[in-house]
Amino acid sequence: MSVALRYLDSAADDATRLATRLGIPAHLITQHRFPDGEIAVNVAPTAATTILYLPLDQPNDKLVTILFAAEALRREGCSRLVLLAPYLCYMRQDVAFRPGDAISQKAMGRLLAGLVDRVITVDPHLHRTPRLGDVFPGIAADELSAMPAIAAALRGTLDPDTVVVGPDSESQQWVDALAKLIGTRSAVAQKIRHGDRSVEIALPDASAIAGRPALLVDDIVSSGGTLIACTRALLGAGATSVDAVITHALFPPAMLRDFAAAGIRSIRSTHTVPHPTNAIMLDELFVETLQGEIGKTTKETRA
Ligand SMILES: O=P(O)(O)OC[C@H]1O[C@H](OP(=O)(O)OP(=O)(O)O)[C@H](O)[C@@H]1O
Repeated sequence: MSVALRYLDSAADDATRLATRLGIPAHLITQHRFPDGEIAVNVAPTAATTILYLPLDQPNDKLVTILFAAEALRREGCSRLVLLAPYLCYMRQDVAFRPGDAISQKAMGRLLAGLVDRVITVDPHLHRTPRLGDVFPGIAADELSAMPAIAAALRGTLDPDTVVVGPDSESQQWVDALAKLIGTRSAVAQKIRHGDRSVEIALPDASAIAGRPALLVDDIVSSGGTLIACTRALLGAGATSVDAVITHALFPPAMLRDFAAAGIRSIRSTHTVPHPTNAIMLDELFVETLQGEIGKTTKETRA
């Protein structure tokens, strides 16, 4: 069997745990940074099928690493390259808001589709793009949902009066999925974004929140502006407590103090981005999704 998983130091624990579950070897992608800032990448030993496990937070260097790793792997005989990017970067700009804006979602899609055979990610922020496959022309693209794992982690811990709340229309999909899985009420707020760190939140029906615990659900927390504005709106509407569950924790851990000061009781995230709030594991989901890759390669090797 020639299947291996490759990873970067920043996600070593998650990557090696997954490889162990899959029963395949895990190797670090070694890198060297030259004095001028350029990067050299080494991927020895190579395998016929390579799974690149790369959470694409802080993405700029990592994209260069994928570019170079793909070059080396292909040249050395890798016939199948699967990118498992639990968090997929540059998805949030899906249209040109002003003339001349780069549509990062499109550019990223074309770049990665030219390098790998399959992209797997979790809760991508596609907004107006209907499917992940539309971002990646000509290759397989798997859009996994963290909501079943989040629901499993929450089951039995919630007050039955809890209202699952999302901050904006984009979050409707996650709110609906989670509320259905855990059997609670739900509500979706309206968000107006004024800038990178400045948002305004309006709750459509404050009476649905008053006197109940609120569970905020969102895909991404980055500047924290959305989470804080939404918490203030919920507490202002009479929520008895606010807890948050998120898929991708992109915020600096020091910001947890600001969240606590705003009245957020707890924040739990999945491990799509390594972070101190990681509490919801997606290993099972990744194993199920990747099992076919290993089965297929084993069959091809035997044939
Ligand atoms: O922590 P923050 O910096 O506030 O960022 C997080 C928010 O940003 C994203 O939505 P975005 O505002 O990009 O919405 P859109 O793509 O739906 O316009 C995401 O869904 C969160 O709600």
